[in-house]
Amino acid sequence: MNDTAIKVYSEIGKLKKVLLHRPGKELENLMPEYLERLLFDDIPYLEIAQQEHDAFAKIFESLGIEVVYLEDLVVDSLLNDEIKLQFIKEYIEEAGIKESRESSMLKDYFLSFTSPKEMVLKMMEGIRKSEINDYRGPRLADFLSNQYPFIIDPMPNLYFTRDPFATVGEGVSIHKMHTVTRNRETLFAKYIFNCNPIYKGTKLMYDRTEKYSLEGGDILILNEEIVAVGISQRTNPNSIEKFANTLLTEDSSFKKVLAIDIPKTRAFMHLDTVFTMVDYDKFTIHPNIKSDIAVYVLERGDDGNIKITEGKGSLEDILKKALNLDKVKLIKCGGNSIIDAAREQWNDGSNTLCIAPGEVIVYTRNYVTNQILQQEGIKIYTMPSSELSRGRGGPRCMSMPLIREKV
Ligand SMILES: NC(=O)NCCC[C@H](N)C(=O)O
Repeated sequence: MNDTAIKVYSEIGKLKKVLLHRPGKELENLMPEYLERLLFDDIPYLEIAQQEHDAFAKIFESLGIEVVYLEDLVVDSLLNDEIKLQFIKEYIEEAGIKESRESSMLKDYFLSFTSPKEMVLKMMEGIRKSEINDYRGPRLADFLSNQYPFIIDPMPNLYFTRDPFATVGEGVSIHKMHTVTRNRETLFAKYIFNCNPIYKGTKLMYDRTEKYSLEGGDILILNEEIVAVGISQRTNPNSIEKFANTLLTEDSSFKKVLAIDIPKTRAFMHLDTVFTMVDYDKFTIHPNIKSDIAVYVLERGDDGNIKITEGKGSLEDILKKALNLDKVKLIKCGGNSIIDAAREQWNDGSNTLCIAPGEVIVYTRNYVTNQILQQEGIKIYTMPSSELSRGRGGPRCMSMPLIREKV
């Protein structure tokens, strides 16, 4: 591993390098019938979604922040034929292909790509039955009815690079995802962190082979000693204990994990859907998150085991204590109007990406929340979001910091 491969000790330190995925043809493989299973509420118009995403990347580039793309890191991990073959094999297995005739046909198909990048993008896109000449599935049902149009499902959530793995300090947590559809995404992380010359050897905090789910949108690095993790629809309390056990070691700067118990519904999907840090002492928050929300503190006890206590006081009190501050400000998404709050929250008004203390990237459409952020002294960089927002994630969900300056 390169010395400066990963360094993320806060949510707010000046961002130096970030990982994105520009949405690709996987979005054109969304169909109304399967939206729920694929975790979408609508079908974005790809051309516009890509323009919006390019505008996002341009903000980083204009500020001197290096942008790297998921597919390129995967390609750079496929160092030889042996690794490439193993990767294809695992991808096919994890796509649910069991029959050997079908797997070998798919293996040949992937190997027929002369460009490894085109092959990886095709894996992300999914495979329609219509694109393989004379495809007839090996299952009797496929001969009788050809209704299901895919051999391999698309991976439309990949542009939310925040979730399948998360950088924490100088390590990485590769996730067991809550849903089958997103679990397939973590195979890319496995190869990046096992084989990519820059990222291999990165300390692993959690692995995709674990039993309980943990997703990156639930992990927020409050400072170099404290990480907050949402107990959410997507993240199980057992996984938080396991993660804390690997994170809180003697040679790590991290001393505490705050487990924040949020409602287990899609509207509150991850902690970062409802709560992000925008400055040393300021946070955005979904107005329906109650101040008396339960927070549990996990730390290593004298006997070496993880000790859990219930946090005392309101969320503000707990954050003040954790961050050693006299005051913290929780900025409500949509302000005091329940209508503006509901509308802007639906389009990820609370999901800001902090690129330096007091500077955030936000969606243009959440203008009520954005104005409040500005009144609170936060500098905003806005990006268009008509299509990207249909995937139910905002600027934080769409980015994985690789390097931040220490604050
Ligand atoms: N951290 C996040 O909240 N990520 C957004 C993920 C949206 C995606 N459609 C999902 O349901 O997983």
